[in-house]
Amino acid sequence: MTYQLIRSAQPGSILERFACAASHVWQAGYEQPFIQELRQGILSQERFTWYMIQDRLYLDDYANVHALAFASCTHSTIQQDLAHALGDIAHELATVHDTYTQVFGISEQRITHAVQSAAARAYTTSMLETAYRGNTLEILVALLPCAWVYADYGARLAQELGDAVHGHPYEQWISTYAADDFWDASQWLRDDITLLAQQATEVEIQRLEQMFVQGVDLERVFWASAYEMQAGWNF
Ligand SMILES: Cc1ncc(CO)c(N)n1
Repeated sequence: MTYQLIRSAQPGSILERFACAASHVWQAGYEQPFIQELRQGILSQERFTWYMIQDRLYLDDYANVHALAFASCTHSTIQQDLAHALGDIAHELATVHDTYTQVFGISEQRITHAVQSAAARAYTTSMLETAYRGNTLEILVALLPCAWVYADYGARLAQELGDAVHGHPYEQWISTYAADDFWDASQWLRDDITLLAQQATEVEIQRLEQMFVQGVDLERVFWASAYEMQAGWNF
């Protein structure tokens, strides 16, 4: 089945090609228990808290990938975009995370002592590997699933919930990612990828496509491990 994106790419664009290739994992990610229970408002607070802590750790790595992309880049407008994006990540941390640390009472100490789960580490290690070894286009494509999957799932959840989003236990989370602001904040990423991809060969594009599909699936795995509350380590 083909997943119909709410936050879609321009027909015929390189981005549409990536999304098409990822269609099955995109759908599987949306259908998984974490997202479906979140939609229904029945996801346990314990699971959500576990996720939030992992996400805090994740966003630190995510910010570092932007910094490394900046360092890889000789294009001054792309550098400006990356510097700006770092500011947006700080904003995301402040709005979503501070609310939930207050609402769900997650202590700063618990976050400081948290260990990144094996699944989360698999995701960030893969992004960081690209960030250390790849060129700017590859690093930007490594970042693309993060921005796009959240914007699309958020918009889909908001669309399916309609008015029921008001007063929903996870309203703030859903509204943050459903917002046009969140989608617009990553427009630079889609534009810069489109620009740089004009110089890429077909073989390079195919590798990027594969990397994108893997990234979308790693987003799914990240939520799945949070649902199971599986650290995946024995220490
Ligand atoms: C794991 C993950 N991916 C993407 C986002 C969106 O920024 C996030 N907060 N967490």
